[in-house]
Amino acid sequence: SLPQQLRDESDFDQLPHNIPVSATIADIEEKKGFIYYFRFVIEVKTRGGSKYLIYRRYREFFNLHQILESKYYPDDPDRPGPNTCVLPPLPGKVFIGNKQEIAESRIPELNTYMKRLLGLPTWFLLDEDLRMFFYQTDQDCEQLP
Ligand SMILES: CCCC(=O)OC[C@@H](COP(=O)(O)O[C@@H]1[C@H](O)[C@H](OP(=O)(O)O)[C@@H](O)[C@H](O)[C@H]1O)OC(=O)CCC
Repeated sequence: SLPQQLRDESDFDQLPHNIPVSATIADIEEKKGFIYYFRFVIEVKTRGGSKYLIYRRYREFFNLHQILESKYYPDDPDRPGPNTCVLPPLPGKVFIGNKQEIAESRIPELNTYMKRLLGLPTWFLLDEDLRMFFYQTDQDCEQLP
């Protein structure tokens, strides 16, 4: 993978304390409903040192990725501008197969995705959509791990 961007210490030090700096999948959970699905239990660490759990399903990763691509993918990949960046690839959709096996196979792929996303330059970590994805919602707080 790309060498971890050397963070300019001063930039990094300026980041708000609630900025996510790392996120790893701690577990997967099956949610029963009319359509059952799996979701990922993600432990987020913030710049300020706090840790919390959030619960996200694949389609939420997909939606985030689409938003980020629309904002930052250069129109001309050969001419990246100051406000474009190369995003890590998101593991693709899978149309058929065992949902549990698909979820389990996604754990390392989504961990790599999040690690590379949060390793992008500090200006990127301030993106509102990225921050919203990793913030703890009321629903996240209500979950019993
Ligand atoms: C043979 C059966 C085909 C079939 O059921 O596909 C259904 C849809 C795919 O549905 P989509 O919603 O577009 O995409 C699905 C969701 O993103 C789902 O997220 P989550 O885990 O959070 O639920 C992923 O786990 C699936 O891997 C993915 O395929 O396919 C399409 O709508 C595109 C068709 C080209």
